[in-house]
Amino acid sequence: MTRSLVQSDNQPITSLQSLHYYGQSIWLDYIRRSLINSGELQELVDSGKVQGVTSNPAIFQTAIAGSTDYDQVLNVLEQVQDRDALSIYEELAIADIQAAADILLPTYIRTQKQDGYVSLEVSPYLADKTAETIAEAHRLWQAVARPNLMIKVPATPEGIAAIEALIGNGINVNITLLFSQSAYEKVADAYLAGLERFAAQGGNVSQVASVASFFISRIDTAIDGLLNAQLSANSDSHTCNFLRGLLGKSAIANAKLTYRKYQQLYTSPRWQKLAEKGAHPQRLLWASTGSKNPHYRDVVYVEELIGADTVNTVPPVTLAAFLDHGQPRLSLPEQIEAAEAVLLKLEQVGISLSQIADHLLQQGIKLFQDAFDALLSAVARKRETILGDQIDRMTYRLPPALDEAVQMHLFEWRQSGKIRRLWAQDASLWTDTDENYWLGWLGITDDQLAHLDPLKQVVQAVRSRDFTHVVLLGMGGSSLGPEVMKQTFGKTPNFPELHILDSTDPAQIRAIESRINLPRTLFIVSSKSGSTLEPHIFKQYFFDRVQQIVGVEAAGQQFIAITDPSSQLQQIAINDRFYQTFLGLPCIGGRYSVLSNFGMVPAALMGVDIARFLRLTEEMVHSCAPSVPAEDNPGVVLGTILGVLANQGYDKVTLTTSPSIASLGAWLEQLLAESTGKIGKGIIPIDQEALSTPEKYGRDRLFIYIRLESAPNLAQDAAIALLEQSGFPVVRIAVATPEHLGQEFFRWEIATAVAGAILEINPFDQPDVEASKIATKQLMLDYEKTRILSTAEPLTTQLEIQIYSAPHDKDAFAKAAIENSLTSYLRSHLNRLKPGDYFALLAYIEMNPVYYECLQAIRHAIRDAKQVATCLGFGPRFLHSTGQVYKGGPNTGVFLQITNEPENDLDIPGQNYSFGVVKAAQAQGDFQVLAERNRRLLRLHLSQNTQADLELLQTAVRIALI
Ligand SMILES: O=C(CO)[C@@H](O)[C@H](O)[C@H](O)[C@H](O)COP(=O)(O)O
Ligand SMILES: O=C[C@H](O)COP(=O)(O)O
Repeated sequence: MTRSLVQSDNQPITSLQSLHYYGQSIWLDYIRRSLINSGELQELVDSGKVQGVTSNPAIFQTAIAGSTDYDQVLNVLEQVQDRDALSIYEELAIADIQAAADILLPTYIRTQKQDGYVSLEVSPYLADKTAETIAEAHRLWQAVARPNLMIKVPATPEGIAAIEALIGNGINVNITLLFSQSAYEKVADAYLAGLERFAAQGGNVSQVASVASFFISRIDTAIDGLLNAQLSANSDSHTCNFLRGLLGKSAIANAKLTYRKYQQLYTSPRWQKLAEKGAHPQRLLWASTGSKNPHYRDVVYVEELIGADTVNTVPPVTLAAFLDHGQPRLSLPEQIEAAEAVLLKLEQVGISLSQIADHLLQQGIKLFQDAFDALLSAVARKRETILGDQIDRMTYRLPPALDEAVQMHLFEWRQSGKIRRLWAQDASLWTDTDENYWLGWLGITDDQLAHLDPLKQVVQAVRSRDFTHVVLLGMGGSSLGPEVMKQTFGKTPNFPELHILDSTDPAQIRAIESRINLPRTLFIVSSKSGSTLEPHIFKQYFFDRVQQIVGVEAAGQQFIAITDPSSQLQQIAINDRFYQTFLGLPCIGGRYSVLSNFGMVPAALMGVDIARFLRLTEEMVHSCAPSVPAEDNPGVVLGTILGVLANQGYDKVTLTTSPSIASLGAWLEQLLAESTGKIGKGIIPIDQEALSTPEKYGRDRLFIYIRLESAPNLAQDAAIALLEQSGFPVVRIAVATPEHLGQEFFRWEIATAVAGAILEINPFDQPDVEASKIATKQLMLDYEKTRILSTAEPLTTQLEIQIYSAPHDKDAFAKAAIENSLTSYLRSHLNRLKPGDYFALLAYIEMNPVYYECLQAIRHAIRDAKQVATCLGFGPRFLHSTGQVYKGGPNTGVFLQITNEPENDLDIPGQNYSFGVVKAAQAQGDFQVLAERNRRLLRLHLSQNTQADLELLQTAVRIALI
């Protein structure tokens, strides 16, 4: 308050006493905690200056965002953790409203429910939603739980439609943002209908009250603006005088005529019937009565609007001014004809009051939405400050043009309430197909936390069985999350060690088998669909192996399934008497499933404290809540950067993660590539590419540095700083400890959904992954019939390496064929890389450290020579991940597929094909589909001496790049 209203009144009550004498009540259009805590409101009420209080989102914005009144509460960690900005705001606002209501209760009783009300407004985002407004009004009514509360509802058509229902339920309503007589009539009609409904249900209508908040000063501001524009365009003195005569007249004229309408309405026979039952008329309440034009009297909208059965809600300055020099008179009934003349004259000069009223209503909603957003932003920021390193921080630096585009999008996301639409599962945010079905992950942390007991029990039981190892058999969304947990958390003392199998490579399967103790190993078969080929055959293999040792009856006791309800795997688990089956939620797609049973069950079994992990994750869920405005919503900000930059050609997202959380990259790769890479669009995630100096990169890169604050890598810090200084777009995410990774899972899921909306794709399907599955399946069927995996003839064989091209691509190698060497083919292939392209190694070989290093050396040599982004994927695992964007995304990839002659194949029990055949069919199916999609493609088939061939290849690539 600019001055104390309690102490400085020279003319104590006289001016206000006159208002009461004329039948008008004064309410205070203001609230904040210090007004209550200081005793000032009590004084205002006790001294009879104020008989009610109104609030709105702008008032709470000023109170909470613009003062330190609430810091005592907001600075307490326990008050802000585990909550989102909206619930924190509501708790503060509700406490204020309750306290004010308690102060005003004696007034309410003394005036027999005429005065003594405090108003609380529903969310301005519900202005066009009737059912939601009704629900929110009920919720707030119950939360405040005071008889002298009024719920404020805007006078939009949808808001007006809610009035009857609310009054009919005995809830006091203040209808706000009224600008026109016609809207007022509808509001009054809805009030009467509500009372009739309430009475018909046996309600006591004398218990219900309502006011119609008619806005004043904004009308003058709008119309004076138009009059002044006409004045500056006019030189005719007669016209100018006419126009000048209308300045500052419209709002009061409009109010006077509305008041006349009120008087007519509340003498009607319809009203009489209700009045006989004790109903209170719905009084007109003059709102927006602070004078905005310094040339007008500062109390003009009080002095000119005094009449019986009205309320004027005034801001503190206006109240102080009126107390100081207000001159009350019974002004409302005066000069009604003059008021009519004013409105007629406005029409004559082409000013439509009804159009202005419509505009002001829309603008009023908008202003309250903006104020609400600013308020929620302020709360969100205060919350994050208090949370400190409990919440992962994100900062970014973008080149100015990109930054401007990102800010524009964020503004647009906030303005059009898109984050609310995302949480409301509105498919039209994307392609309006079935996206609404796939958003179950939004509420998964809550859900998991509520159902932890069965998991805890299984973990206990498993521990008592003394397993040394747990092996997860799964692909993509069912394996990459557990892989992050395994790589990040390692082995927990007294818990079994987790291993992941997501490859059909016989050597890789053998490698896993060699690391475990079969009779003391628990197997988790994890597949959402329950019909994916790989986990199915992994299970067959290991079930058979275990069965051979422990017998057919006991084998199932070493198996757990994680799958969606009614899947084929669930049936297998029943048939084979698995120890346990955990079910997934069908409304969560695989790559969004890490925080559900698919990620949490393996993590719990390896000893991660899941309850703590999920609770920490919830902090990010709250930070990304629908109420947190786009600019302060970490998931939305990241997603906007990803989407906007991809649309501007910065579609290679280079993921740099601190070494101890490096496996997060593969999870992110799947999320980004599978979600966004389709219909020729998409983000190309670049994982595990070592950082280099700026000249090695093209201007198609966005660098995202996920830094583990507890174990950072200084070389990464330096390289990122250099890239940032060189003008590359850089996003930095600071992860306090590995336990915060859940926050990143959730942030990135929101971000991916947002990026998907910006790219205008469906981020929840994976159409092109299916294509290679189908091709593989066909090859396998043919194999089962013929026992031959048909394959094309190589172009040539060089030093035991067979070279294959795709039919559509043969011409590209005409020159290479002349020289006919490994180097010449590689040169022709790599020379096709242009700025903006990317290079991908698709390696269908064992994923072991030696091969990995060789392949990494190859990709880095290509990156350095060509300044293109490079990827490395091991087959078949990448088929369930980046495979989607390679086939469905932009045709900017240059692919080198690497296969090898299996040294030691492995049979699959119960099948007439081996793992080697499956892997070969997968590589071939992948090659076929890439070829069908006209991708630039070359395949090298290495001999059994894979390591030597890889070294040879490394040399050949270096020569080819010269
Ligand atoms: O509607 C009510 C009370 O019912 C008020 O709180 C109303 O929102 C305020 O008077 C206005 O928003 C203030 O408007 P203005 O003075 O900023 O034009
Ligand atoms: O990312 C998902 C993989 O394609 C595996 O699917 P799944 O969990 O249904 O077996």
